[in-house]
Amino acid sequence: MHTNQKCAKTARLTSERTEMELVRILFTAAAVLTGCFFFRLYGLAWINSARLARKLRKQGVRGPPPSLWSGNTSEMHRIQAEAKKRQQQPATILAHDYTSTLFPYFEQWRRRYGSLYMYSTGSRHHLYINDPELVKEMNLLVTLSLGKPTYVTRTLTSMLGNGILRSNGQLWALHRKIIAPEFYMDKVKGMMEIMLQSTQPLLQKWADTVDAQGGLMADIMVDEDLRSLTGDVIARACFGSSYQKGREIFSKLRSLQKVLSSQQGILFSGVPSFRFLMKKKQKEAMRLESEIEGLIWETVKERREKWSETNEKDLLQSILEGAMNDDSHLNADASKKFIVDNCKNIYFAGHESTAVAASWCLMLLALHPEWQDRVRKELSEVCVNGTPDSNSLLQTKEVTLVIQEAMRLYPPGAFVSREVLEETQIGHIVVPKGVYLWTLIPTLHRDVDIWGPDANEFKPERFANGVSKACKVPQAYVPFGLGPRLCLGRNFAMVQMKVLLSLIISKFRFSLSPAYQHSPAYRMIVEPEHGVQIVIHKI
Ligand code: HEM
Repeated sequence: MHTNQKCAKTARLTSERTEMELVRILFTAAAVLTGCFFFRLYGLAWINSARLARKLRKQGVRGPPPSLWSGNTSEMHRIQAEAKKRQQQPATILAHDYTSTLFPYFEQWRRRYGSLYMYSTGSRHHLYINDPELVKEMNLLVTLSLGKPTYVTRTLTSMLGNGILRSNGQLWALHRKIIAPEFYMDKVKGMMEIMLQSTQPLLQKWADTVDAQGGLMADIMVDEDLRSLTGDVIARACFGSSYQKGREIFSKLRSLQKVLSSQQGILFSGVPSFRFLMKKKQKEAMRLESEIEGLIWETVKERREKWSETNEKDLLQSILEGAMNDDSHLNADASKKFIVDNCKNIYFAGHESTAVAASWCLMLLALHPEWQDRVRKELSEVCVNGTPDSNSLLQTKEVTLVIQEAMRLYPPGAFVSREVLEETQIGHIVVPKGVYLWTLIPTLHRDVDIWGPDANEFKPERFANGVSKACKVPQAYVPFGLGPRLCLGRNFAMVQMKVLLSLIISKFRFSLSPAYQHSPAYRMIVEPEHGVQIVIHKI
């Protein structure tokens, strides 16, 4: 009996030990697997980032020392927080340089390491290129090896699909080949009537506001009016006779943009109880996406049915023909996606940036009434009865100088960003595959070595003899980006701003409102945080 009990106890102990051993083995295996998983996820990326750093260091590129896992991320957060604390007061307008408040770590590192340096965000390795000669080399490179950074554009998938703004390689080249001819200068000249017509309601609205405020002057916020104008112009240029449907599509795209940016706000707030809100926003975004797609597709079908009757050749028609063309090699689904995505891309690329650039132009013109006078004088000389039309506007020069100078000091697009898809030689540097390149446009545009000691001043006359005479390295003037991915709509944007500003200046005198707060803010583009408020007088 005693022996039996002993045996049973031993057996129980052995079985417990075996179970414990098994649990220990399972636990160790799980820990090893988790370790492997995280190593695959972060470790390999980290090793890769360190390898890229080594390759660049060998070529003499320096940069802030990174920490083991997060690279320079915590330093970036610290510098950003310190800059925010310092920026309690609204900026004074005369000091146009906002780069050290909006992009403080880039500025601090530039002062320490010069205009070419590297930094890391943990698993990603970046190269800051603001050296004018290297920017010039990048500008001249014709290659598919530099694309849009996929980790940045991934967050914009629902807004942009796989259209021209997001795609890389051969697919991008196809988009560009089809869309680019629609924005050649002779085509854009043909769109001037649309631009002139679309500006009339804005002029009327501002004149009515002056009347409503006593007939002498009115204090107005320009930004929303400019946004709705540029949206209207793009809708007409894109959709021609289907313009009403175009407006509906664009108004839904604007709602989608708002939903997506509010989604990001919730995400960054980090409050878990807001998850239900996220879900609601996601549903709303999906609903809008499918409505937009449906509307664009309906328009395309109507077009196809009337294909032979109309000789209409607007942007939509060209995208449509391009996608259906035999040598585009797109199947039915792919061509549908091609059309829908590019309509969205043109809208997003085209209307916000032009509106913001026009806001900055008005702010600077309000500060410099002498330039309003110069533009007005030229208009009165060139235009019949002083009323600008498409022929006379093409001969005017003064307003172009103002736009060029405003785009130098306040370029809406702050960065040129690239992912190095294949090892690429840029000047004396061989940049390995996997590095992300960043060029900070406003810093280049204020570089005293390029522009001279008055780089921070508003002096449109510097462009009187062209960009090449305005600065030492003309390829470093890049308000519309550079190289093969240079903005497709630059002619369109320049002509539209020229039309808009000329018409406004011919009808109104204006100055900055006392309520205007100067605070450039970076929200994908650099825009006036509190809008541009001006006091207008009818002429
Ligand atoms: C003042 C107004 C505008 C500014 C400041 C601006 C600026 C830019 C910049 C900086 C880029 C990136 C270039 C690069 O990465 O090198 C870009 C790309 C682009 N922009 Fe604009 N843009 C403006 C207006 C427009 C308009 C009106 C349209 C069309 C109607 C347009 C269509 C595009 C497209 C399609 C791209 C992508 C080109 C590609 O990746 O191949 N933009 N723009």
